[in-house]
Amino acid sequence: YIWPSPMLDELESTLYEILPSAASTISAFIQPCDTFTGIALDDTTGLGTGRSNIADWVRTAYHDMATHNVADGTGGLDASIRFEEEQARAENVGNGFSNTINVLAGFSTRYTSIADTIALGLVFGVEFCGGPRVPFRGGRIDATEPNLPGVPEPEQTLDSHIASFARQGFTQEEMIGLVACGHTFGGVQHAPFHDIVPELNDSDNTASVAHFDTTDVHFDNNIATEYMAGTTKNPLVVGFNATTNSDKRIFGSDGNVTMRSFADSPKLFASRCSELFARMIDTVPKGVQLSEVITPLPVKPGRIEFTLDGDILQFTGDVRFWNLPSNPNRVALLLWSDHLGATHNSTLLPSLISTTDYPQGVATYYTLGAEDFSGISLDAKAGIVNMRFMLDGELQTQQDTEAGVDFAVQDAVVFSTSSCFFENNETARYNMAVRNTAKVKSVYIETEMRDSSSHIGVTETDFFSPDPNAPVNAAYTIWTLNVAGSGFNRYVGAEIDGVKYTVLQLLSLFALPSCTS
Ligand code: HEM
Repeated sequence: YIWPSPMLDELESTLYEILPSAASTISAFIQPCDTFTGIALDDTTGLGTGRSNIADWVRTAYHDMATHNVADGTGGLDASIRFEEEQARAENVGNGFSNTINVLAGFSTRYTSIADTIALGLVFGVEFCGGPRVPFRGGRIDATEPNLPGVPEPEQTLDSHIASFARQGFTQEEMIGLVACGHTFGGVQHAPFHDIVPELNDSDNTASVAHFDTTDVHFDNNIATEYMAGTTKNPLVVGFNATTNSDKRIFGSDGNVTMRSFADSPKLFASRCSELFARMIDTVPKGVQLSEVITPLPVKPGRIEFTLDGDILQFTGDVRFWNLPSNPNRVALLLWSDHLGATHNSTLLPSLISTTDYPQGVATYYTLGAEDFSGISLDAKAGIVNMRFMLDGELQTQQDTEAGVDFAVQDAVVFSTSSCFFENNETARYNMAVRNTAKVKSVYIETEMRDSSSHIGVTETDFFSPDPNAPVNAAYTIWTLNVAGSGFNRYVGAEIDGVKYTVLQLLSLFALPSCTS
C-alpha cells in the first residue's frame, strides 16, 4: 500500500515493530504463553488456573467467526462476540470471551476495529507460541448488534457439525483441520462443562481444565500425534460421556486420513493451520473489504509533526527501514521537495533498533534532523511537499509501483507556538497555522469516545476561525479556538482539499505557555 494510510500504517506497525521493551503491546499478554490475565470461574487461590490467554483468544476468534452464513453473507469475524447478548448464549458458555475482549478491545483505535484486534490476537498468539505466521489482512468492521447464533456445540451429531462448517464456508476436510488447529491450545473447563470434565483437585490447575493435548499453550501437532498414538487425554475424544466426544467423531470422520497426515508431518500441520486460520479470520460479513496481506514496508516514515514558530516551520519525525543489511559506513539521507520547487537534503541520525530475535525481521529507525532531536527547521514559505530517502547512494521511494512514489507530507494545517493557556479560567487558546495557498475548508476538534460496547467513535465539534488580530506571515494565517477541559481524547482535525486529516493530538492544555506572559 501507499504511505500514509492511517489504518494500514497502524496495523503494519503493530505487526512488525516488535521493540525490545514490548510491555504495552498485544504480545505482552501472551508472553510467556501460559500468561492468563482473566479470572477463572472458581479460582480463589491465585495459583495456576490451567487457563491461558492464548487459548481464550483463539477460541474467541473462532466463536466470533462461526456465526457466518456463506449463503447470505451474514455473520463472520466482526466482534459481535463482544455483546453480552451473544456471550449469554449456551453456545458461548464461559468467561473466555469477556476476558479476551477486555484485553484486545483496548488495542483497537479509531482506525483499527475491535474485530481486527481479535484477528491480530490470533495471529500473535499462534506465532509467538510456536506456530506459523498467519497472513494478516486489515479492515474488519465492528458489528453494531449481535449476530444470529451458530457456534457448534459438542453434543451435536457429526452430520450437524459438517452442515454447520459448510454454512461457515468450510468443507469436511477443512473442518477436521480447523478443529485440530484450534484444539492445539487450551482445553475444556470443569465449571462451564461439568458434564464433560470432573473436578480435577489440582492446585496447579484450579479451573480444572482437561487440556486437549500435553502442550496446551504451545502450537504443535501433538493434538494429532497423541490422537493417532491412542495416548490422547483430549476430553472431547476420550471423555466419559460419549455424546460430547465431538472431536472423536470429527477427527475420525474421514477414516483418520487428515489426522494421520498431521501426525506424520509437523510441517504440513503448521502450513495447513496457517492457511485455515487465515481463512477463518478473513471470514467477514458480505460487503466488508479486507486489505491485501500486510507485509512490512521497506521504508516507513513515522511521527511526522510540524510546529510553526514565527517564520520557521519546525519538522520532526523518524523513518524506519526494514531488514537493513549492516554497513558500518552507512550514509542515510532525507531528501525533500518544497512548495517553491526546490529540493533539499539532510543527514539522518541513527536512533533505535527493534528486537533482533523477531523472526519476521528487524526494524532500524533514524531520526529526521539535528543532533538535539529538534528536527529540521524549514523556511515557512518553502515548507515541504514530499520526501524520499537515500541509503548508501540508492534512492528509496515507495516500492509498490514501478516508477516509485514519493512520501507525501501535509503541512497545510500545523500547530503554532503562539498557542497559550489562560490560568484564570483554565482555557487554552489553540492557534493553528493554516497555509495560505492550501484549500482548507475547516479546522475543528475531534473527540474520540468508546461507546458501551468498546467501539471508538469520533465526533467533530468546535470549529476554528481565522484570527484577524494574530500575527500573519507570508505563508500562514492563524486560526484560533479556545478549548476548555482536559485534552487527552481530543485532537485537531482539518479538511484539506476534500480529505480529512488529524493534525494534532491535544495533550495537557496546562503544558502550554501562559497567555499573560
Ligand atoms: C465442532 C466444533 C467445535 C466444538 C464442538 C468445540 C468445542 C469446544 C469446547 C466444549 C471447548 C471448551 C471450552 C471451555 O471449557 O471454556 C473448546 C475449547 C476450545 N476450542 Fe473448540 N470446539 C470446536 C471447534 C473449534 C475451532 C474450529 C477452534 C479454532 C479454530 C476451536 C478453538 C478452541 C480453543 C482454543 C479452545 C480452548 C479454550 C480455553 O482453553 O480457554 N474450537 N472447544
